[in-house]
Amino acid sequence: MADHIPSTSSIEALSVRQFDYIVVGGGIGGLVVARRLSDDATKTVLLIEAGANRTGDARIDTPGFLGTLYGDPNYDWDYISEPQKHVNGRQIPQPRGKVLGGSSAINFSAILYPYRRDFDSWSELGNKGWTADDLAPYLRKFHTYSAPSSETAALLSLDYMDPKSQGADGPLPVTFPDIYGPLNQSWQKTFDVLGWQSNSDDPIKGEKHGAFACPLSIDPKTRARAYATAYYSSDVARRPNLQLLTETHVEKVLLKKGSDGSISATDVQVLTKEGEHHQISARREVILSAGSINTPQILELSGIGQEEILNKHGIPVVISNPRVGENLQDHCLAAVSFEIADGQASGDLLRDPNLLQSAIKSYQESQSGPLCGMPLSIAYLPLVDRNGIVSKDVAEKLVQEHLHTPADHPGIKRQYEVQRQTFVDAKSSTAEYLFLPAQLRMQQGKTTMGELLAPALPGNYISILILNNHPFSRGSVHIRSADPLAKPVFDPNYLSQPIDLEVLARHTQYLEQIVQTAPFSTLLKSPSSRIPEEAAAGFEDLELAKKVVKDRLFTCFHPAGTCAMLPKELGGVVNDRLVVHGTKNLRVVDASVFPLEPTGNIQATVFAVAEKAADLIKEDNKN
Ligand SMILES: Cc1cc2nc3c(=O)[nH]c(=O)nc-3n(C[C@H](O)[C@H](O)[C@H](O)COP(=O)(O)OP(=O)(O)OC[C@H]3O[C@@H](n4cnc5c(N)ncnc54)[C@H](O)[C@@H]3O)c2cc1C
Repeated sequence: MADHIPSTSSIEALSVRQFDYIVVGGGIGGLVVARRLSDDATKTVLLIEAGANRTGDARIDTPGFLGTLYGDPNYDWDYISEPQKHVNGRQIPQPRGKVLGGSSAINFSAILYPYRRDFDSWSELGNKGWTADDLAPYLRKFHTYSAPSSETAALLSLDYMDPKSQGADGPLPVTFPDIYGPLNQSWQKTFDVLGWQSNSDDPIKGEKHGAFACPLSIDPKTRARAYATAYYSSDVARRPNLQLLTETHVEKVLLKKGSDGSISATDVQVLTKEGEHHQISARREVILSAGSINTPQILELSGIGQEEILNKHGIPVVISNPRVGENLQDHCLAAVSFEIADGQASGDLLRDPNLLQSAIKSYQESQSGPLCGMPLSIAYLPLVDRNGIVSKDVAEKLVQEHLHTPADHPGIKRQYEVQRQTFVDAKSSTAEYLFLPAQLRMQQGKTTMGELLAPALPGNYISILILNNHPFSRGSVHIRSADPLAKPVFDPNYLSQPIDLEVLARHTQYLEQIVQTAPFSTLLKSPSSRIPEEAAAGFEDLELAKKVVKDRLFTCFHPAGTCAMLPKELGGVVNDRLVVHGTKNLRVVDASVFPLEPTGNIQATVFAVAEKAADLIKEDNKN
């Protein structure tokens, strides 16, 4: 561990036991908020993280080592879904970072931006101050963009990246490392041939269509992973008004009823790594940033949630709210792998120990080579099928036939009204296509991350993942027991709305056009062996596409929405200032507050939401 980052894992080392703000969870939400609140030297801040401070750990810092982190309890909470009823009973893992930096310490580093429309939808649901224009400055505030080398810019045709539109002085470094090759180059060209000439907009403007490349959160100089700990630079860590307590599990928030009936958060109860319970007091606010799975767990353990669940586990109900832990949305994906032509490179090559050793040497000695990051390519497309774009009428008919709106839930009904408008709009995107340079293997039953990523077949493959950008299915996460260390019941309920399967299957059909079109097709083996094998027949048959979607359904690791920001009557858990309904000073700042899943990979949105949240908290605590 680098010694310039002060933190403590011993509660005895804290100089005091009372702080203005206590922030729970040192992931994206928590680190952003802790840093910004401690800008004010007159306010004291305590950040508590269950995992360790592993700043400087080569396994985290080396982008290409990410596969070694999953399932290791020193880095990963290692969650797995309940058997998925609509996905052949399969269980799909959901890794979450258990370390300072949270899931940003174990993620794929892709920086994508949602559509403007996605934020406007949040606002349409009754959240004042959350339009695209409101969020635009925060999408720039969190990062500093460094332009790539001229070779990489030319290879990826990055003319659309406009440095003036990008963040110029935020903590997180973002760039395009020199890791891309002919497959990335041909991706863009192939989508152009298919008629998806993308506009010249920078993706950060929120209106990008067709194919593009996304920058990565990688330090442009050291080529090390850049993640939320960038907010905890050594000068910030030395602030006398900010303390970081690691390897300390927050069990619950202690809530007090005032004489006027209002509920305030007064303390948090923690469990130290030595197994001791302690309480630490908050003078102003407690901010939960434990992520979409652990934040609702902490709320329930504190007595805020569905009465039946709390009663079942013997937890006294302080605030009854049936929507805590509900409204879970995730970007589930369909994935097909294709064997590449001889002479082309993919990550599968690194199964050869000699090549791996030489990649490690290049990374360590000259910060170059395949371990510098994952060369991803992206496309945002509206609804398509095997023939190309689907008309608005057909899209409307599909949603009418395959979306079941619960009659007794005004909040979900309102969400679906907003989502349906996005769904049929050809200027929105129902799916993100993500090119990933490696084979992926999904199992029947349980699939672990190790099984997913280990190249099982001898050839070299790439995969194309299709993320359902705006899922209609809703799942849940709830406590399994009153034991704070017990993993919650995580049930994303994938494909429970049949429309989600219809969407993914149609996009899977369209894959055939992509892989049969030059120049991309020329870089694949012909005929190209595919995973799964039955995909070799192509996807003319919609039923086969549906089968492949179910057999290979996976997650892109973006659970959100479990403490949704919505008016109470629409099923909200927090209001539009991110304060938990029914409390005076308990807030949530992490991906769980998203009322609707936005387009694309979500870390940029989490950073932006947390930056805005910090301003809201400061504004509400001016005195
Ligand atoms: C494998 C993987 C790949 C991904 N790839 C990408 C990508 O390429 N691009 C992208 O945009 N997004 C990606 N994501 C998603 C992105 O990283 C997350 O959406 C984001 O980190 C969520 O931020 P958060 O603040 O909500 O939660 P987190 O970052 O998960 O932070 C929560 C923190 O709270 C801590 N915590 C939890 N419970 C407690 C407790 N009881 N007491 C104390 N501390 C607690 C956790 O240890 C953690 O540090 C990926 C995620 C994963 C897991």
